[in-house]
Amino acid sequence: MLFNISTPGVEIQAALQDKINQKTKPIGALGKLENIALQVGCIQQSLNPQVRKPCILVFAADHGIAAEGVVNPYPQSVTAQMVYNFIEGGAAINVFTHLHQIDLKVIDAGVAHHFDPGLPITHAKLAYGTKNYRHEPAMSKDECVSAIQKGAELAREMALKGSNTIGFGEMGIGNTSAASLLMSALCHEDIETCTGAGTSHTGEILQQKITVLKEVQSKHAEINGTLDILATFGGFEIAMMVGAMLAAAEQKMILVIDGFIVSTALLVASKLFPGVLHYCIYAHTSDEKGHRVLLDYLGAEPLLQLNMRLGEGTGAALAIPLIQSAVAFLNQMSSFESAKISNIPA
Ligand SMILES: Cc1cc2ncn([C@H]3O[C@H](COP(=O)(O)O)[C@@H](O)[C@H]3O)c2cc1C
Ligand SMILES: O=C(O)c1cccnc1
Repeated sequence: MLFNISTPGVEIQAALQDKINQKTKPIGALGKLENIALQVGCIQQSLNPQVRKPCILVFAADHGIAAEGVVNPYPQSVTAQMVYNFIEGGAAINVFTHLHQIDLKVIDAGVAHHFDPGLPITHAKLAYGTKNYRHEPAMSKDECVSAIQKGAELAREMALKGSNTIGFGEMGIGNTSAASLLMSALCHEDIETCTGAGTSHTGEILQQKITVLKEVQSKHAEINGTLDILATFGGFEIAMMVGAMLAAAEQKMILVIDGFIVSTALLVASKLFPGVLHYCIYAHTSDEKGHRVLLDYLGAEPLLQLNMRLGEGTGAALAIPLIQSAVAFLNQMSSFESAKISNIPA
């Protein structure tokens, strides 16, 4: 599995910064939008970068452990039910992508439900959910590699269709637990630091969730190496996102990172190929415990803090208009010279 991810050249940075500084505003006054403009200009090696055909890919899959209901308040069947909701246009991600004219693709990566092949989703099911990691690894190494390859294929398809900006989203009951286990193993943080209440609004499941996840960690205490860790604790949606992220970075696309679960997919991707991080813009800080620590670990500075904890790519959908705004100011604002406005000496 090879991904050829290059580091964007820094030679263009000075010219981009100069262009930003010549805009009719005090130096630095557009704050983080200026950082985004600079980053996107570097990624595209252009003084006039563009956001083309932005899309959100929502990867859906089930987790073996979720059938037990010990770490997740909502039943496993909600994953498939939400896929139908995505198809009908009734989920939060449908509303936000529709509002902001972002293309939305839903991928069945491994939902424990048979979907009619005629349904307008991407049918990429690897299995009817993962195995229960309380008893055995969630997936085999082969399944894990297949998921990564399939995700990569999907990102390359989006690039071929002319998109240069992908937001990542997921749906999978129980996947905050998978994400916490991945974070704990890969960041060497204890499971308490990495585990939040997920979809429980009262938080009452948290203690039981931590106890179960600790048991899971002792069962798989010998697991080592990024791919084995991903295969043991991950989900098909997470593994597919890893591949999609790596291929998107290879294609020099802008990767818009959503909440906690998407960030753990990026964590895995960055352990395999650290260069992927150059292409990432972080949408928001989720309220899920662990996300802030993970973002710090990744060196990330998210754009938004909205106390959201939903997933589906909702944070990414809200951040894409901000990225478009950053690119628009870079391309469309007048300079002090063109608008004949007095500047202070450099
Ligand atoms: C109706 C509903 C819609 C969702 N949309 C995203 N998630 C989010 O919650 C799930 C993870 O939380 P946990 O680990 O606690 O199960 C994921 O499916 C995630 O995308 C949802 C969850 C529910 C219940
Ligand atoms: O931050 C997230 O992505 C998240 C948090 C809770 C539940 N589902 C997703």
